[in-house]
Amino acid sequence: MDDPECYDKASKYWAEIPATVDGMLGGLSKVSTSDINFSSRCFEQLRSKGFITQSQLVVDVGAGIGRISKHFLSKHFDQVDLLEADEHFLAAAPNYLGPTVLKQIRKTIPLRLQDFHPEPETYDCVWIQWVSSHLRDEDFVEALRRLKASLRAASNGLIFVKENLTQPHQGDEFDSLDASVTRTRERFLELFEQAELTLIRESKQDRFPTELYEVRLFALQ
Ligand SMILES: C[S@@+](CC[C@H](N)C(=O)[O-])C[C@H]1O[C@@H](n2cnc3c(N)ncnc32)[C@H](O)[C@@H]1O
Repeated sequence: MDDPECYDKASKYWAEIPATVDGMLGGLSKVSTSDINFSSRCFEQLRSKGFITQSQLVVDVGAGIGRISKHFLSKHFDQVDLLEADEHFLAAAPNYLGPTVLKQIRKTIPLRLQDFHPEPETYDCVWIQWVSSHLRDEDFVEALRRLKASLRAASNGLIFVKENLTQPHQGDEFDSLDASVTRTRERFLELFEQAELTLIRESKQDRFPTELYEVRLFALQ
């Protein structure tokens, strides 16, 4: 993962993946509903505690075809930006999202997260799911710093990171197939600290098949 060529390898991997929900989830489209329901519950609980008080704009980072935007983010925000590195997923998004949700897409951003420099004070919420494994530690930390600055203070906005985790005794695990790294919870906490983010809440995904990695949702500010 320290090798910069990993980014090219990941691009080549995703370019061959079908633009479908199964493609987004490594063949596990059956977990999509549990994933969305769990995220929605956590999101609503945080809102009821005074976070994300405004609903103008969210960015879906590593959005793929827009699965999360379609089923969850578009229900809570007036407008959605889709940031996605792979153009064939962005090309498939309008058809997948359908005409109603499509009207809520403010713009698509065909960039890799490590190259994304959002305007400060732009977003009420940032959603980063199943994509941070593709960034090297230092690039992820820098991206988080910029995303922190992109939150609108008036909204008391949050950054959410939802990711697979390895257990402490396993350490970080590199997958040469898609050039990704699955990190431990402890590594994530270190990276959040380096990005000067405060952990507001973390929640462990339930109702997933037991053979999968543990998945956690971190809410940060
Ligand atoms: C496992 S899929 C998840 C898609 C979406 N977040 C979801 O949960 O349905 C990972 C997505 O991240 C994108 N991706 C990979 N590396 C990326 C990077 N460096 N920056 C932005 N997107 C990236 C892939 O093209 C793919 O669409």
